[in-house]
Amino acid sequence: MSDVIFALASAKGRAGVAVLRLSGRGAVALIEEYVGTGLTTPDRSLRKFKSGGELIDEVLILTFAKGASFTGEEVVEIHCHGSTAVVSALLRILGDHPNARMAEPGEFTRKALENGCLDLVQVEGLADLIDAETEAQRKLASNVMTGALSDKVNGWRRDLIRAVSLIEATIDFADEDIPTDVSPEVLTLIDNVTRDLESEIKGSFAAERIRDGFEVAIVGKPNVGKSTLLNALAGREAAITSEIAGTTRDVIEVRMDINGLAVTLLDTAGIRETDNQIEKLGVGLARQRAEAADLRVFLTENGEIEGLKMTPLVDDIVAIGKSDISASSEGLKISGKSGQGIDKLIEIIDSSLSNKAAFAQTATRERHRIGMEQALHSLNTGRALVLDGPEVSEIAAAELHQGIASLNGVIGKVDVEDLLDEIFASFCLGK
Ligand SMILES: Nc1nc2c(ncn2[C@@H]2O[C@H](COP(=O)(O)OP(=O)(O)OP(=O)(O)O)[C@@H](O)[C@H]2O)c(=O)[nH]1
Repeated sequence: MSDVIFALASAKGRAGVAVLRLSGRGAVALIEEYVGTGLTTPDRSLRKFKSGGELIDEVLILTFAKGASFTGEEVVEIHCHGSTAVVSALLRILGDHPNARMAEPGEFTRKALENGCLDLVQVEGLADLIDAETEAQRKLASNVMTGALSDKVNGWRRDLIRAVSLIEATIDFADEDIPTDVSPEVLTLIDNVTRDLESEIKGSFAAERIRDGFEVAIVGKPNVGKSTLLNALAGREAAITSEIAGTTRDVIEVRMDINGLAVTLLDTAGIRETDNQIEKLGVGLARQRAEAADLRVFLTENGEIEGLKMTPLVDDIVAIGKSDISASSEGLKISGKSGQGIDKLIEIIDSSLSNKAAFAQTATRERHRIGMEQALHSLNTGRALVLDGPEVSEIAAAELHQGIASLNGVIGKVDVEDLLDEIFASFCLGK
């Protein structure tokens, strides 16, 4: 098995500069075979990269010492000219070296995790940061990557370990008749962690939406102008529009960035009673997707929503469509055709989603939430046992241990091999 892994770390394709990365014991010595000796760690020097006496490119070499790199191993970065030919030549030459092999997707990050440079939550944050398309996604991901959630989880663990050790001290020294009652301090510790966990769990739903995008569904009767509105909001012809009622059958999805929030707009089939089997399926799907969405825009002829068999929820928006030809004077008037009211609609969607997003804290994934919910459950049980008195101290301590174990799972302090394969499978090469 080769000691040194390598990969193109920057994107494929023509660019000013491309970056290749090598990691592993002997990476510096290996690269010296091509650029000449005398590299130190850390180092930054401009070198000629040669193979078999032939000049390939003039490159910038950066070296990082073991323990002071992203992976925790000896690392070399080659900044070369970003042409397909240069990159291919370098990859081919490195691939021919007996001690080097191409990295698997995410393998550099996997090494960082294995060497303790990042914990599991930070790895997820990093993956999200690489995938981030909007400002809100970037903020959330960079927080998680730099350890905001890990720090919280570690703080809770510390408090619970303290609570357990207090309880266990009373068990171990029960015969010595310790006079102090530890339960007030234990309860305070449990209550503080419980409060934090509850607010973090509440915020995780919003954070998940920021990460995956909020869904906003446009619903209404056939022909009210839903597809035309979607196209106006998206700024392109994403959905087919026509004067024939029942044109849209499937759910059309368009990704948008609304003021830093990732949003998936859904155009759905017009809702009506119909004997057409295909349209019927479309109507069923429309209701289902609209009900599951984070927000609904009810597009109507005159502000009335009867016949849709759906009731708007608190933040949902009811608008009057085709305002350019509508006689209605009340309400939010919108025309996908003339553009009237579109900015106002975006503003309302933005404010409503921003309110939802404001709950977000740092936990971003269902996995985090499940771990925190399990921990919370153990704390609730443990708290009740502490109140039951010293006779059940051992069970109380065991419950708190269980709570700590659940938190350990969140930051990957336990056996998480299955999880790792799943997480790293989604990484791009060179990261
Ligand atoms: N005057 C005017 N006509 C519009 C407006 N929006 C849509 N229309 C017209 O109304 C007809 C239906 O528009 P669509 O956007 O396809 O309506 P829809 O609600 O998606 O229809 P279904 O797919 O049947 O549910 C088309 O002929 C559009 O050109 C508008 O704001 N003003």
